[in-house]
Amino acid sequence: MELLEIKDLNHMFGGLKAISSLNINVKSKMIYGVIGANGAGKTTLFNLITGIYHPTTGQILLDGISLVGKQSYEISRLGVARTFQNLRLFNDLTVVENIHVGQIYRRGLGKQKTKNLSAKINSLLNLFGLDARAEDKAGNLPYGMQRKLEIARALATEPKLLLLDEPAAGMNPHEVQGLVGLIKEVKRQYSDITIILIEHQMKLVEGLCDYATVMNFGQVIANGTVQEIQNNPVVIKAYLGEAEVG
Ligand SMILES: Nc1ncnc2c1ncn2[C@@H]1O[C@H](COP(=O)(O)OP(=O)(O)OP(=O)(O)O)[C@@H](O)[C@H]1O
Repeated sequence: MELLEIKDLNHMFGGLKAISSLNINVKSKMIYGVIGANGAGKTTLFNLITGIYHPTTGQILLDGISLVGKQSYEISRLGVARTFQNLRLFNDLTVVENIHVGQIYRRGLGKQKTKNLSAKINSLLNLFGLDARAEDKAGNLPYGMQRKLEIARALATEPKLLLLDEPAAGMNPHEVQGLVGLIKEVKRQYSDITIILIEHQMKLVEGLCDYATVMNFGQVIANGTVQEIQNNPVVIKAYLGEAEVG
């Protein structure tokens, strides 16, 4: 069953067509990759799904419900969470407080069963290896931990759909390997969740994604399994380059 259906989506920034006649279907419980060169329109796509921008034309359906025209907080409460390419943590709040903000964002203030929520915070701290830093300010964490905290905060909103915008950006190969294992563990523990990840690093896409879409200049140029994409001549020409495919 499709969780997310994007139909004939277009988005203009003035005279620039950032998203052009885009169609994507994401089945429930998949890990889905969106790849493409700088400026291909990947982050704009996430911004359209999450209501930061409203598309010029086209449809975005989550479980059959239209997201177009809705505000970001409404889309969050329908079950969409995201991380950002450039981290957007609350640096002066602690790790626990950052995760708690995610919970509040989903439920609203005053509707919380505190006991239940702190059990969930503890399980997220444990999953992301952040226990020992729980009371540290987010801004004082090493970069790799800050990236993990962003994912933990997004999960705290209890999403059906988690959008990860270049989760491995700025990480060294060892950290990327760790992140692959972590995302697999997230998927194991939250088996109903669907993940879309934007990524430049084929290693990460290879290690994680069931299916992927390649974008170029706002358009889809290929869909398929990672192997199909790596062997697709159009993709090789437009984006990957022979060195990366080999
Ligand atoms: N707010 C904006 N105003 C005007 N143009 C924008 C805006 N946001 C993005 N663009 C343009 O839209 C196009 C798509 O940008 P986008 O950031 O979505 O690409 P991307 O695939 O995410 O690239 P990157 O990998 O570099 O993040 C680019 O040409 C970019 O310059």
